[in-house]
Amino acid sequence: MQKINIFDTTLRDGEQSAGVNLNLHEKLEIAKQLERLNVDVIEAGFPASSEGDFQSVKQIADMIKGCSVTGLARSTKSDIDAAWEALKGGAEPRLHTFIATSPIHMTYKLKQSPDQVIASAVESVKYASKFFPIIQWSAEDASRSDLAFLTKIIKEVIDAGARVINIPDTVGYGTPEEYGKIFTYLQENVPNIDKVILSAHCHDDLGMAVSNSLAAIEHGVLQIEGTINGIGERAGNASLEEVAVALHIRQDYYKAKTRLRLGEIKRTSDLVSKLTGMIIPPNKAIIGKNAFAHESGIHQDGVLKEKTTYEIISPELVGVKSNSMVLGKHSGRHAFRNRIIELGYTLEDEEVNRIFKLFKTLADKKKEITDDDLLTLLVDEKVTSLEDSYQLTAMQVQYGTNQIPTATITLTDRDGKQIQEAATGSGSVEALYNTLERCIGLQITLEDYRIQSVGAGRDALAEVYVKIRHEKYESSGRGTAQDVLEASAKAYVNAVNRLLSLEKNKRLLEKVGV
Ligand SMILES: CC(=O)SCCNC(=O)CCNC(=O)[C@H](O)C(C)(C)COP(=O)(O)OP(=O)(O)OC[C@H]1O[C@@H](n2cnc3c(N)ncnc32)[C@H](O)[C@@H]1OP(=O)(O)O
Ligand SMILES: CC(C)C(=O)C(=O)O
Repeated sequence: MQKINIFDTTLRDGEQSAGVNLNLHEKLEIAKQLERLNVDVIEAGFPASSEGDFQSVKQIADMIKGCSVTGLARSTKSDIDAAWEALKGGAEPRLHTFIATSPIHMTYKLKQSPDQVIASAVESVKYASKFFPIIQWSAEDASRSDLAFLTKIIKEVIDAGARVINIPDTVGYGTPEEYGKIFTYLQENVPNIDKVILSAHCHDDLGMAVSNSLAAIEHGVLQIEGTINGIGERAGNASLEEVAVALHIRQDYYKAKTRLRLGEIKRTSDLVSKLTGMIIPPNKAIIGKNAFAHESGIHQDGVLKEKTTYEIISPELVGVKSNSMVLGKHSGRHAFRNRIIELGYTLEDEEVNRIFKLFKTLADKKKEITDDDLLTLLVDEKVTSLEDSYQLTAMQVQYGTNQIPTATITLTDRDGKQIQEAATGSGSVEALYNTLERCIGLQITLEDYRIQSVGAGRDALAEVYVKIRHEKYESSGRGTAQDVLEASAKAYVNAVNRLLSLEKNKRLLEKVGV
């Protein structure tokens, strides 16, 4: 059975999804879970792109020991220097450097001749070899590049020291047959290709990212790049859970497997969805709510007689479990801690006590605490930043059919000062947001507002995602509560805190005086 390496770029290409903006705590949580999932490489970010990205790549590289951590760099010394500074403390520092090779990109974007692009690629790989034990080189927009040119540049970068060659389908243009053939061509024409591992990186613009990745494996590729839940730039990247489970279920056909602990897939997918705010469509393969639901009579009859009639993947394989022990207001610390461990979290005693209190408060209001509820409590508590500028202390909303909705809110700032305001709106949420805007003293536009329930039932938690803008600054936030208005207010405050926590937005902090 051929071993396929999994290169996870959820924290780099995944974070390039429009509207996604993860903070340091969230990135660390996702990186830990990717380590549990057993990916081979975590691409933690693009260190030269911002101080925030640099810090998160550095902390992830310093923390993760179970797999290799990498960061992206353009073909420039300054990008490579930043990547080395961020990655050098890691267990297996690895650089991912790239330059575009297609005529369109070289002419219009880079404004460089093909010879200049070769010279730049070779120089960057040689320069990086002074620091990094492993260098991955990517030919951006490879699937729209001239094959003779690709052959030439790849030979040169291998001679310069690259050990992994990645052939991205950057704009999701290739078809499985075409994309696969590129790898066969390179294996037949690049004289030193046997020195490197070939890698595939596919985008989903035409909905073929996973098929293209699997075709690449059929043509000798030993590394697949992608993201959890398929998030990423534009229509996203190849969904890693789909690739890994396809290889597992169709071992007879692909004769290849990954090291992934498939039972960690559901947990990883939930965490990424929660922290990025990218909701998983119910019909999404492998991890969608309906992926294991049989709706019609003939199917149900078949499944009752013999599961395999309509079920090719068992829910347990990917970590979808039905739990027999119900947690509620009569549960104690033992059952609570036990379920936390089952959910894959390790907490210090002090953290268990803190979250147990929140759990009891919720259990007083809600009959049964589901795994989704617990996960929400855990994630909220673990990623809450101590540096938050504002806390929501109290809120009240008055609404009636013949009355103008009015909200009164008390916020507490970092210095413990309380700010109280009231305002009206055409609806309750607008009244809340107008009041919060007054409290904070910044003109804020609400660009997106989404609400969903966590779990089922009338007493399910409400989860709200918002995207806000102040002048050129953008941010998103998440809030959960049993009441939709409280969840809405929390999401807004969370988005404001994130806006103010970015180093580049320091001027804003001065403006609001916190
Ligand atoms: C296919 C991909 O996903 S590639 C990764 C894409 N990810 C990102 O871009 C996210 C992070 N990016 C950023 O934060 C910013 O774009 C930065 C910090 C990297 C650069 O910002 P700026 O200096 O303002 O440049 P800007 O983004 O406007 O333009 C990119 C520049 O890099 C150049 N460039 C692009 N790719 C490469 C490369 N591989 N090697 C060298 N230069 C490159 C472009 O030609 C352009 O140069 P120019 O300014 O001389 O025209
Ligand atoms: C940097 C490369 C690998 C990339 O993200 C792409 O081409 O899509």
